[in-house]
Amino acid sequence: MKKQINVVGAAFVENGKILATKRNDDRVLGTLWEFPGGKIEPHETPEQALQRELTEEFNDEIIVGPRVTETSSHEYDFGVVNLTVYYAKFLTHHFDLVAHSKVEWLNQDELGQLSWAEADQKAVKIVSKADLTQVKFNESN
Ligand SMILES: Nc1nc2c([nH]c(=O)n2[C@H]2C[C@H](O)[C@@H](COP(=O)(O)OP(=O)(O)OP(=O)(O)O)O2)c(=O)[nH]1
Repeated sequence: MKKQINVVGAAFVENGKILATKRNDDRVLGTLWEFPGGKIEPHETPEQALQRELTEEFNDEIIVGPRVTETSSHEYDFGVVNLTVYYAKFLTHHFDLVAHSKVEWLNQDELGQLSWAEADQKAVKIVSKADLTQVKFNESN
């Protein structure tokens, strides 16, 4: 069986826009757009993994909200990526880019114009059509 890679990504919401991030060219799937995040370590919940990754990648504190959709899997030559995307919100705005070459805040109808990683397509579609005013975050977390 191919290697299973469990990954979590964040669809950040701010002022009605969504954050899209472009992976550094030298990384796996380099040049494609993604939801920032990364691999879930065995001891972590998806929420903990997202918080850790966003500290590592942007040096930012975040709140994790509801899940966008079911986990979606895509088979690459290096393994099967099982991606789960959560809505999220920034508590800080450092954006120290470590793993990404670009970040863009986009309107929902602009998301589909980017070249997203294959595993992201389903979540991108759902986020594009979602009523973002109904996405709730538990501020006390
Ligand atoms: N972070 C993130 N990764 C994604 C998305 N879609 C997708 O297919 N992936 C893939 C790319 C990677 O193979 C894996 C995530 O691992 P990662 O972000 O830690 O990337 P990496 O393999 O370059 O990291 P590393 O080995 O250097 O720690 O999932 C997405 O939306 N966000």
